[in-house]
Amino acid sequence: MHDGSGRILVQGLSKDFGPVHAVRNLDFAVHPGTVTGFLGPNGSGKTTTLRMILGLVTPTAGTATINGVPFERLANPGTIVGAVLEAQSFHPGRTARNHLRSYAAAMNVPDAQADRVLELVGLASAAQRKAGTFSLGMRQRLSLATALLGDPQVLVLDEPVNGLDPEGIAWLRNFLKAFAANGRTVLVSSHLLREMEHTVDHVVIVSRGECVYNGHLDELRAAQRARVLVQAGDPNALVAALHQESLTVEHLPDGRLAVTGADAPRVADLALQAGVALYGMQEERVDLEQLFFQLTQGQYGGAQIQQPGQWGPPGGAGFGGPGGGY
Ligand SMILES: Nc1ncnc2c1ncn2[C@@H]1O[C@H](COP(=O)(O)OP(=O)(O)OP(=O)(O)O)[C@@H](O)[C@H]1O
Repeated sequence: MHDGSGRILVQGLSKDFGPVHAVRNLDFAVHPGTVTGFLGPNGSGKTTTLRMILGLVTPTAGTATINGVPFERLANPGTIVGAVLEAQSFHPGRTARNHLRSYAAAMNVPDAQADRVLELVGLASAAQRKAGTFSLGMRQRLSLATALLGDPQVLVLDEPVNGLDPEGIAWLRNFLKAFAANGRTVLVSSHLLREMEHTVDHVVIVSRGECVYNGHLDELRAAQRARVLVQAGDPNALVAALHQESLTVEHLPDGRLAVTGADAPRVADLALQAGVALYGMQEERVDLEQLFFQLTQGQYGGAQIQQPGQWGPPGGAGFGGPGGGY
């Protein structure tokens, strides 16, 4: 009997394919009311993990549960979990409505539900069109409609924005946020943090099958300390004034100073008090995509982004362990 919590729990989950360690000792939880992004480069183990959560791949070790039980022990799973995996295929000659009705019949869901989900995903006007004539974006929506047929509590989506145009991505973002705001659970994978940045609250980042970050996106942003870059008339005098306030200052090759621990107005006030003229000032924006590449650079091998000092050692707060784990 499941606990009805809507929670996905992954504990010590690993999968080997012969010599390939596709997923290594993953631990994370996905809670109702949130959209959790499962992020990592291609080949980092995202699909394998989702397939283990959905009972389609047997783990080498560890467990994945939904509502406290493995997927295969859920009675009538389609009413609890809706899933969209990659490469969904449809009978090209079948209309969208008939495709959904055939799934509805298999799930013991009333036919009327087919029209309801078509409406939900914005395909009502295409109900009578054959799936074979659909664009990639429309096929993605039809896949989502199929996953929604059982009015599930939990949605699991593998790379749903692949092939979507900006309008489709924006639509999906709003849909997923509204779904989660209803107290439901969303786990969505992507190899691009940028595409998910405004959709997800919580992120689990994997690289080479291992967890490299598990936490709130806001905390990830905050972990990268912002810097104020200033061009001063008398850099040495400004450094002395900033040091008096225990601020960290770095000399940049272009002659500017990089100040950590204060925002731009405070640096400007301190410069004014010290009688130092400022010729330029800029607050460095946190570039999440860069952060993502840093975290997963073990996998990219050659990713050339090095910003020593901006990160704590691997294994620090919020991080999954050495090397930095969808
Ligand atoms: N059935 C399989 N047999 C052998 N190796 C596999 C199998 N499925 C996945 N792998 C390997 O496991 C690793 C993880 O693959 P997986 O598809 O889970 O990653 P992914 O992060 O989803 O990547 P992508 O975004 O490219 O699909 C890869 O090295 C892949 O080649």
